[in-house]
Amino acid sequence: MSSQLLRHFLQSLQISDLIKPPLIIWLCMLANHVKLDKNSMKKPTSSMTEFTQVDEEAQRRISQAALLGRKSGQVHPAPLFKFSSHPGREGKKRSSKWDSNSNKPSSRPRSTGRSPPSPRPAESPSSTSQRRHSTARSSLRRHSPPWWRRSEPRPRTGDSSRNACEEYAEWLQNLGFRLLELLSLSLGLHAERLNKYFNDNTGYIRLNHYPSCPEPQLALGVGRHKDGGALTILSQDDVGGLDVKRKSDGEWVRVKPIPNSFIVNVGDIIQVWSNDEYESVEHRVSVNSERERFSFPFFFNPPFQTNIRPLEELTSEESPARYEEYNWGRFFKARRDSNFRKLNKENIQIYHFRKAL
Ligand SMILES: O=C(O)CCC(=O)C(=O)O
Ligand SMILES: [Fe+2]
Repeated sequence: MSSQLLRHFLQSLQISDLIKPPLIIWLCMLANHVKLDKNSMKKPTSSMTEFTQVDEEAQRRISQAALLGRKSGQVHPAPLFKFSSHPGREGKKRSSKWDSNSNKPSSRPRSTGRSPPSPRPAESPSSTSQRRHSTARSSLRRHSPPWWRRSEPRPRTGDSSRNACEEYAEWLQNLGFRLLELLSLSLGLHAERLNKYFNDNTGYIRLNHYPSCPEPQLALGVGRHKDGGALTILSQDDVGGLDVKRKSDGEWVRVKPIPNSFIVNVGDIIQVWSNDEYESVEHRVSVNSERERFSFPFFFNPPFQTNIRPLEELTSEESPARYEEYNWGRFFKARRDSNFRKLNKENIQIYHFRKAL
């Protein structure tokens, strides 16, 4: 990572800016309108086709809901929207594959395989609430795919920047759990229904830098795609460039940057779990000739061994499962090999798993 990019990233972590009542913008498509007043929680409003800015009331409720997890000490005891370290973090032995002081792999044996673990026969989330506290830091280290670790030494960015990034990741992870609770409630499920799939999640942050381009009409920052994971929590600067495809007419619509806000993108996994109640939205990134742009998506995803299929509670004889079960790790690897590594593999899409009903 270039030092300039890192500096920009850290500047963007002026948490005092982020923690003022955060505006959550849902980038999703509610295929079917689901009633939401249950538990006095609003669904990320409206059934409009692509992105929805929650109104003030919904925002207040979302902030309240975000604090829900404080009950019974289940999550971070400090307010979620405060940037503070996890209690008991210091001195805690981490099961990292890296020796945290030496910038070298630890002597602990580690997997050398390139593929995610083989799928288990069924969904396999662990349900112990304690594991939920697995921090983003340890989770990111333990579960970052081997092909990322293989040739790359740990970045020599100095402890303070590393700590800032790791704490930010942890903070985002907590936010991810709160958003999952809102989604569960909106689907008529128990608030914690989805959380258990994320105990050992494979979440990660990407730092995107889009240089300005003299011929922007000839280039795209990121080609059109749907996010394959569960949730994307995106922070973007004020330049703008994210476009979503409006389903009604296929037009690309710019997502206007709003200060102190996150854009939350519902990904393919939520689409499948919800049996199409939610639909992940096609989006892309345009560039411009004037200004470079930075964005920092956090991809919140379950462990690689998780098998994904529509949730039983959301299927019935009248509304049968619309997707075949698939393994998240294999999906992720296939997407990576086709999209980013250009290995001449078919670009896997969620509709490949759609059943012919
Ligand atoms: O840069 C952005 O706004 C979005 C990037 C994106 O869609 C992605 O990384 O999946
Ligand atoms: Fe994306």
